[in-house]
Amino acid sequence: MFDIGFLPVRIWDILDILIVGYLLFQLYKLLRGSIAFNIFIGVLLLYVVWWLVEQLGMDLLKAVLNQFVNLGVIILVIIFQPEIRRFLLFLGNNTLRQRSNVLDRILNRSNLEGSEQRDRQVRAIKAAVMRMGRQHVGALIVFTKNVNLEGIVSGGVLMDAAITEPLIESIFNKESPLHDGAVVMGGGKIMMASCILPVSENPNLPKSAGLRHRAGVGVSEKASVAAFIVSEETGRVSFAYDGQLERYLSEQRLTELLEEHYV
Ligand SMILES: Nc1ncnc2c1ncn2[C@@H]1O[C@H](COP(=O)(O)OP(=O)(O)OP(=O)(O)O)[C@@H](O)[C@H]1O
Repeated sequence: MFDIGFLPVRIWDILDILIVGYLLFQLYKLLRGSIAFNIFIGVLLLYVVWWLVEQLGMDLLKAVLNQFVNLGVIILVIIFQPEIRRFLLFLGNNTLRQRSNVLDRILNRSNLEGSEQRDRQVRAIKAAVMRMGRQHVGALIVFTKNVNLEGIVSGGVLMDAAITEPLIESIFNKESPLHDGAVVMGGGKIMMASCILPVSENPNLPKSAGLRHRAGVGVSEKASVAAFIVSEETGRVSFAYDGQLERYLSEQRLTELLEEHYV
């Protein structure tokens, strides 16, 4: 296509760089905030040291490091088994999501009836969240439709129920056997309750963010999902997306975020 100095650049080279860049970014997103990220940096450092030792001809150290490097791929697969699994799931899910978007467009599913239903569901979730906040009932709600959360969410009780305000409040009521853990909803249904989410290990989260908030952030680090958290202690509502925690939402901000992220 064109030359940079003596280097001919083809369109495939640019595509190559873009794909590798995109995959590395997704890998970073998967590892970010978790202990696996530190391990990854450790592995990179080890590799740099090994390369330096080889260049400098330090034979004894090289022999020791060689033991690690020779087993490198196997060690990496064992250490990063959950991340590799999630990465492959991410690739598969994205393909499925594209197919479902195309289908949605062909079937024109975003018709008037659908949008009225959506408005009703968003209103129900908002009312439930606000009321739970006022009553200091702790809650954790995750929105997802296309993302297969297998491997990220564990436990959980299958619900497949309509989204209504009384049902959401009943689930999180302290007397309910389902109140512990997160509710996963999407596609107009409450899909699961009592789910255990991955807890974020991000050291930059505020000290006052306990396990419920860290679980909301954790799931948003691992998958493209939004999570709403009602604090039992303060009654305040927070929002987690893309590994970031937005705390103390006003009613207006809650409405905006629900509208934007409800799936
Ligand atoms: N990994 C997890 N996945 C889903 N829910 C969790 C997880 N860990 C804790 N929880 C929920 O959070 C509750 C404990 O919350 P904790 O008090 O530690 O968090 P917090 O962020 O300080 O929230 P709060 O402000 O409501 O106290 C548990 O009873 C459980 O329902």
